Amino acid sequence: MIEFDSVTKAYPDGTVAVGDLSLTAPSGRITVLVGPSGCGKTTSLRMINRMIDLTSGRILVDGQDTATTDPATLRRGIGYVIQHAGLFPHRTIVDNISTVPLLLGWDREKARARSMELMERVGLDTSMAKRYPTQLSGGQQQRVGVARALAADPPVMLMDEPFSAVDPVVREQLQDEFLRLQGELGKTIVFVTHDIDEAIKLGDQVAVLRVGGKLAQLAPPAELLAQPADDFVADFVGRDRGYRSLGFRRGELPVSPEPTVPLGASVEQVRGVGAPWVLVVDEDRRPQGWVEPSGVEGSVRRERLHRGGTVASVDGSLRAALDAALSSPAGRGVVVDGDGRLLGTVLPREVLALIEAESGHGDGRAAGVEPAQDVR
Ligand SMILES: Nc1ncnc2c1ncn2[C@@H]1O[C@H](COP(=O)(O)OP(=O)(O)OP(=O)(O)O)[C@@H](O)[C@H]1O
Repeated sequence: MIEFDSVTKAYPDGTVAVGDLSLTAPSGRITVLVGPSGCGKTTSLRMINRMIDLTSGRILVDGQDTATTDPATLRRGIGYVIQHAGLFPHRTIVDNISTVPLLLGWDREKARARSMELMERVGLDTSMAKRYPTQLSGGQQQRVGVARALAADPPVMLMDEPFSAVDPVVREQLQDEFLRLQGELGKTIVFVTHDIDEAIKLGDQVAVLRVGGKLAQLAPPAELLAQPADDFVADFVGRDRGYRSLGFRRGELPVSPEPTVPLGASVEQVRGVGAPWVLVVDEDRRPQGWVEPSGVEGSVRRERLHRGGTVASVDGSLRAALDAALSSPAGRGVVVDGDGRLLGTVLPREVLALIEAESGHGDGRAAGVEPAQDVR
């Protein structure tokens, strides 16, 4: 657990980068610091491992005041990942990852074996071990940065915009793999980003800072979206927050049976269903796409399928269910089980009714009841 207790950092020129910040980053969880440029995110992070000294207040790591811990000892228990990875350019990948274990006195063989294991863990082919950082893509370099920070298995990880320097597709992959890895490792992580979507995706809790290093709100992502503390947070979180908050909500979807045809079905079979759009499944009942009977010549072929609709998992979010329903050419969203097999379909209005019911917001309008008058 990392605790900020009334932490202030004023630089000699008078800039107050962090002002009276108090917050707790729980053990085994990801705490994201997010906020506009210059709001003191990096300064806050670097005070944890004493790369920057505090002006006043205290930071405790597992109950111990960092001011009383030798900086080298402190940093041994804290992995640090930065933007552009910050790899040593003249060292090979395996040597980069082995840096801290070797400093800790591990023998070369053990450090090397650990590095190879970590390369695999972060999704890097071990055949790259002997390459130099410039011979890797930006995304691969970031993975090496994460592997290097994990090498000595520190309980705490500080991550400063680690995925910002790569394109959006690679960033998403890195985020997904990071979450998978954290699911296995359960580190105490403080993660800095200026990207609210990244904060909401990765954080168990999100701290929104305003300029001057003031805490505007500390909350789990769903709460941040549903109940922003003030206009600053609401603006920062963004406009479609109501819709995005559905990403954190689950519900029992009212799935209805959906007639299907197999791939290779004849035109007669497809027409026999008697619907304008017919769902096509493979031999394991995995949805393959929709087909219009008028578009089938001879038999249903894969290349003629409409694949535009998304597929929702029955235990997935209401956002995914609504998206499946809205994106389906048939107007019915495809719902599958955990193995990707068809369970049935849902209509947009059924998902919306579920959302209303879950929120306790149904006011009877849909049933023709007049909404209550505003009585003053
Ligand atoms: N050495 C320094 N001397 C004076 N002011 C500094 C120094 N380092 C940082 N600052 C100021 O402290 C404030 C916070 O900086 P910090 O780098 O922590 O912000 P940040 O939220 O990480 O910003 P960004 O998202 O742009 O990286 C800024 O106003 C910055 O200009």
